Amino acid sequence: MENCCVQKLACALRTPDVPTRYVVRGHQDQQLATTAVAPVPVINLRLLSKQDGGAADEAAKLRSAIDSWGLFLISNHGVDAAVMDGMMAACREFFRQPLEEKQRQSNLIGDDQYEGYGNYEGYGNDQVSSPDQTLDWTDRLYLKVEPEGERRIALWPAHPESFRDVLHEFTKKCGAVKDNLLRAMAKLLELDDNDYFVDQLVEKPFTNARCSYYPVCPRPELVFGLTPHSDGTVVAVLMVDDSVGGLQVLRDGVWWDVPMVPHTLLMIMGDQMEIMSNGIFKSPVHRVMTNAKKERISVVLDYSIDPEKEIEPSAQLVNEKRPALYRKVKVKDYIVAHYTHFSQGKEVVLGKLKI
Ligand SMILES: O=C(O)CCC(=O)C(=O)O
Ligand SMILES: [Fe+2]
Repeated sequence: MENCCVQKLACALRTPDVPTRYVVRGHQDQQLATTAVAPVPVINLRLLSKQDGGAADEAAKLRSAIDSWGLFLISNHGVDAAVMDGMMAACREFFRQPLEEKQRQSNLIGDDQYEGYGNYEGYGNDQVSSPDQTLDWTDRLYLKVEPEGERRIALWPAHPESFRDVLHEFTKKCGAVKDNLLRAMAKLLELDDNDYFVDQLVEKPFTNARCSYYPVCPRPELVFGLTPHSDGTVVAVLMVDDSVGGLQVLRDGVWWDVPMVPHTLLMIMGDQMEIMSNGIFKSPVHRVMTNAKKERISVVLDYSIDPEKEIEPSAQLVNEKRPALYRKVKVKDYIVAHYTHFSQGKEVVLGKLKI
């Protein structure tokens, strides 16, 4: 079957049925076993970045959030509310357009940039790798934002007019938030160099923006907005819809709702962080539920190390008591393996790197 946009499919449905390709197998166990709102801490970035003693409590909160949840909310982050609202509004306006307009940015046009990874940039759905792959109830606009010189501006929407500028601004501001938190994390791990993680992303970062649209779904109990997964990145910074929930995180076999607090950002640890921190900072499994009444939008910035580089646990976090937990791996190979697992409905590939 041709890969079709979910938004159009959702509009065309007149009966409360969804095509079987979207129906999750074993859904009784997976979908219904939930939840309460996870008491995820909000980290005040201004306090955390203070040079005096005020930062210690915030750093302890950060440590506990990462240990317990692998994710946390961020307040006082320096991304203006106007930039956040503008980014959300631009996404909403982009997805509101007729399909023909959005397909000007289709991810089915253009060359394969990454062998085995496909031509992921542009508007559309994930590459479908097998006929029995369960599909997610979402359409996406996926754009590489860094290195800046590698932006494919033709794929950046010209409508609404504000889109390109606001995405540029949002990327710049979130980049500073990401750097501050990566420094705080290096400090928590007592690495000699507070810039250890920041530096890995300086030379040739691989940063992608993902604007996701989750249409109203007539059968939320049968269909995922996004299949359970851990992120293959170092970290991700998210701005989620503040009026429609759906993001959940798995902890000790229980699914918890990730709280929504307007104008905060959310940071999620990724597998590359788990590898570099030698398993101390774990990447959580998370998923997005569908909603029978409301559409939902999220904007995610994914921070990955240059796909051509290799990563391994930081030498300072490997010792006799705690030997290296993961083998060295080329980032590109990891990303491809991660996506292959994801499309087969398997949550985590990281275990394969375990020594
Ligand atoms: O839409 C969301 O809230 C989460 C998206 C997500 O987990 C992802 O894009 O990896
Ligand atoms: Fe994710």
